[in-house]
Amino acid sequence: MDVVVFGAGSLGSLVGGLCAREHDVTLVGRDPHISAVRESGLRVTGAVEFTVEPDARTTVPDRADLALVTVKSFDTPTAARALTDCAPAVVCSLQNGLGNEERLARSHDTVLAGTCTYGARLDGPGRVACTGIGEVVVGDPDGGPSAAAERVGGALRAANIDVQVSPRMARRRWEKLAVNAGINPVTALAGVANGALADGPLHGVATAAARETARVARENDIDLDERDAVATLESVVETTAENHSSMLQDVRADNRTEVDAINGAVVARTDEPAPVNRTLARLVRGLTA
Ligand SMILES: NC(=O)C1=CN([C@@H]2O[C@H](COP(=O)(O)OP(=O)(O)OC[C@H]3O[C@@H](n4cnc5c(N)ncnc54)[C@H](OP(=O)(O)O)[C@@H]3O)[C@@H](O)[C@H]2O)C=CC1
Ligand SMILES: CC(C)(CO)C(=O)C(=O)O
Repeated sequence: MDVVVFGAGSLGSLVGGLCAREHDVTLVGRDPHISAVRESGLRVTGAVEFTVEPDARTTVPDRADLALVTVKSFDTPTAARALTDCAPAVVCSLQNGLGNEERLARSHDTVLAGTCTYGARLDGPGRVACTGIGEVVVGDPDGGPSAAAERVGGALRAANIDVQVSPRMARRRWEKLAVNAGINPVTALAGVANGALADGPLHGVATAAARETARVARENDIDLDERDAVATLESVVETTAENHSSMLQDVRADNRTEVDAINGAVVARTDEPAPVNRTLARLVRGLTA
């Protein structure tokens, strides 16, 4: 399969590298990373270790069977436009936050939602660390069976990626949103690793954000129980205890964060007050303004 990975930063380089063990992969990203991959290949270290030689470019190739979108959510409109040049049969987002699939679907016919709990960190040009083996879940963004999702699931499985095809992707996206709405802003504001949210006051704030997100999910006809959202958050805190969340990394690197697509998206999808997510979003925006 010809796979283009749009946004070869941390996650895109890891997933693209894993896929390159089985498929013809093109990483689309920025120099100097892209030049380094072209010259010496992509070195993956950490939980899995190998070197592959995918094609690497700063613009999209002429064609693709599958496009995996791994830019930050605020770059999704650019990704959607750029990918029209290679007209992929299927476009699949592996991003956090809400709204990405809807934006991609404005210019592509077959769009899948995906969530990914692999951990990735770009360590330098041509080098990416796998900071945790997780799983990819793909499916139709609105739920239900999807032949395209089965094809993508089969292709990722062939590359030894742990993947599930879900007919309940809408719920899965909100469940991941509840996790990110709790962990990401709290770790970013407090300057702590995920494991610091296991108990104490930070646990209280993070779980309040997850519970509020589950309430908003139900207002949007998604069957997400508050206890399930909190249990999932607690399990992710435990399994990623050593991780620095992507939002903490962004704040530390003075990069733009995804707070608008995470806590901001929760606030935007309810007519009722959502004080926990609203406050966290305002604090993160204040911190990075
Ligand atoms: N890292 C992780 O472990 C995980 C990340 N995620 C999610 O995956 C998504 C990506 O995260 P992450 O990999 O950490 O982010 P990164 O910022 O590391 O990667 C995105 C890359 O895409 C590049 N990019 C953006 N626009 C373009 C463009 N037009 N052309 C070429 N390259 C472009 C960016 O370059 P530049 O910055 O120069 O614009 C950057 O290198 C996010 O939604 C995140 O929440 C989900 C699970 C785990
Ligand atoms: C699951 C979690 C919280 C892992 O750090 C993540 O998705 C992120 O950091 O964005």
